[in-house]
Amino acid sequence: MAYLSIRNVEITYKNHKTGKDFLALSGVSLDVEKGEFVTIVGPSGCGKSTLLLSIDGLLPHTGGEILIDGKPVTKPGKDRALVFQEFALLPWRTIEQNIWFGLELQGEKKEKLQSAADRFLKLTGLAQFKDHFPHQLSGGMRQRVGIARALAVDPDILLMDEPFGALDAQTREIMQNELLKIWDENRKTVFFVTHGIDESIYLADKIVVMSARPGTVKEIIDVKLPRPRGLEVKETTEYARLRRRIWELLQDEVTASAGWS
Ligand SMILES: Nc1ncnc2c1ncn2[C@@H]1O[C@H](COP(=O)(O)OP(=O)(O)OP(=O)(O)O)[C@@H](O)[C@H]1O
Repeated sequence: MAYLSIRNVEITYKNHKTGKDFLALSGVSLDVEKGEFVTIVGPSGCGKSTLLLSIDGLLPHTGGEILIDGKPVTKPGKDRALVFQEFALLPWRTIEQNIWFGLELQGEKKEKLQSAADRFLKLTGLAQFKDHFPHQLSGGMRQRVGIARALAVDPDILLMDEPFGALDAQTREIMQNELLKIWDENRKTVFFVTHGIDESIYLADKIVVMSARPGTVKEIIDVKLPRPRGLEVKETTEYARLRRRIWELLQDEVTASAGWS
C-alpha cells in the first residue's frame, strides 16, 4: 500500500445561510510514496486548497478516505505542516521566535526550540537575520522563514499552498532552487499547489493535473527529469514535452472554469 493514499475523496461545503451544499471535490484518488515531491495544478476554484486542507485534516472529507501509513486522517497531526502564500508570520516576534512558534504550541522545551531554530536558520540561510523582525525582511526571506517554521516541527508531510505566488519572477526561481536544496536534505513528502506550469514541472516527481469544478484528478504525470535539477533541464525536449502536455490538459479546464466554453 502507498504511504499516502487518497481514495475516492469527496468534499462538500455546506452554506449555513442557504442550507445548500456545494460539491468542491469529487472522486479524487491519488497514491503518493514517502519522500515524493508532488505538485498540483488546475484551474482557479477546482479545489486545490481544499484538497490540501483535507490532507492536513483541518477540513473533513465528506466521502472516501485519506490514509497515511494505512491510518485514516481525521484531524491535523504533528506529522503534517502547512505553508501558505501569506507567510502568516507573527510581526511582533523575531525570525528566531517565529521559527519556535509551532514547537511552542507542541509544548517543547527551550533547548529543543533553540536547536531546531539554529538548524533551520542555517538550512534556510537566515542565521544572520535571526534577531530581525518580519517587516525587516524581503518577501523571499519571509517565505523562507515560513518554510523553516514548518520544517522545525519535523513533519513527514509538507503541504504548501502556492507558497511562492506573491513573489516576483526572479525571487520565485531562486526560491524554487532553495526549496529543492532543502528538500534534498530532508526528503519530506511534499504537496505543492501552484498556478505555474514551469514551477510544477521543475519541482515535481509527480504532477497532479486537476479538472474544473467539481475538482477531480484529470491526469497524473510522472516527471523523470534528472536530479539535482538546474536551469539546464528547462532546455531538454522532455521538459518541452511535459510543458506542452500540461498546457493541453489545462487549456480545456481553464476555459470551462471561466465559463468561456
Ligand atoms: N469555506 C468554504 N465554503 C464554501 N465554499 C468554499 C469554501 N472554501 C472554498 N469554497 C469553494 O470551493 C471551491 C474550491 O476552492 P479552493 O480554494 O479549494 O480552490 P483552488 O483550486 O485552491 O482555487 P485557487 O486556484 O483560485 O486558489 C471554490 O469554488 C470555492 O469557492
